[in-house]
Amino acid sequence: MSPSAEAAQNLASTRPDQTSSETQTNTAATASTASNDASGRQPTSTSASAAELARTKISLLGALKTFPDFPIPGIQFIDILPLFQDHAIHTALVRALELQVLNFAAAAGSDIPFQKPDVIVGLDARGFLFGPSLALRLNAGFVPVRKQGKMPGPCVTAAYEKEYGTDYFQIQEGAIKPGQKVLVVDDIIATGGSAAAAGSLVKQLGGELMGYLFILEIPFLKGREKLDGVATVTLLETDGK
Ligand SMILES: O=P(O)(O)OC[C@H]1O[C@H](OP(=O)(O)OP(=O)(O)O)[C@H](O)[C@@H]1O
Ligand SMILES: Nc1ncnc2[nH]cnc12
Repeated sequence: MSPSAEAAQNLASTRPDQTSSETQTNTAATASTASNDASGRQPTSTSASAAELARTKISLLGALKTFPDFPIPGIQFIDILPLFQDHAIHTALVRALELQVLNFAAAAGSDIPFQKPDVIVGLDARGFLFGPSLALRLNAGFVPVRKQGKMPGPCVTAAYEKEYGTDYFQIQEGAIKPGQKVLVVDDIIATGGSAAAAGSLVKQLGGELMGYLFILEIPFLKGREKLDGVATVTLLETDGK
């Protein structure tokens, strides 16, 4: 087995007898002990998890593919679909995202205490590839934000600009209950237009937007600047040029 496949498998491995809530408790405990001990060293389990996560990130980055001039000339398109083609990489990806949520405050550079989301909102279409898996692991609901005209019943709508065009997002009225804590997830943050529109829809329904989680960020496009300082965590980064 290649070192990268091994790293992916290490992070992916959860004891077969370990329940989802046990995983959460254990990981939340690890997250809450993420600070250094009295001697200034990180606890061994935390540094081991950090090393595991670092190895997994290398595997995930290695699996991404880049296509120049897609879907229009001048765009370097980063294809995340290979992350789902290999079982070990896919499993490691979902586990790494779960860890990012359980350690969300620290990962976002904030000292607010851990909050479990009530609802994961995934964005059309690539946020649907992992949003529901993540929601199951976190005992949360899943709600889609879709491109205009795809869902029945009353919807609220937001227009937005993205790296290669203008679009409209919708969410079904009543899909989020007022006061529910919501985490918005998507594969990529580029200019941030899609994510900001989704966040505005969550707020229009009365949801409490607790943060954004992305697999990959293209930092030079400065998408975070559109997110109004809401806590934002990305697993991977690329220059995307
Ligand atoms: O930060 P932004 O500039 O808004 O770009 C990011 C968005 O663009 C892509 O989706 P796209 O609209 O291409 O739709 P798809 O997932 O249906 O391909 C990507 O999956 C994000 O949702
Ligand atoms: N450069 C890019 N690659 C893949 N998906 C994107 N969504 C917006 N910009 C993108």
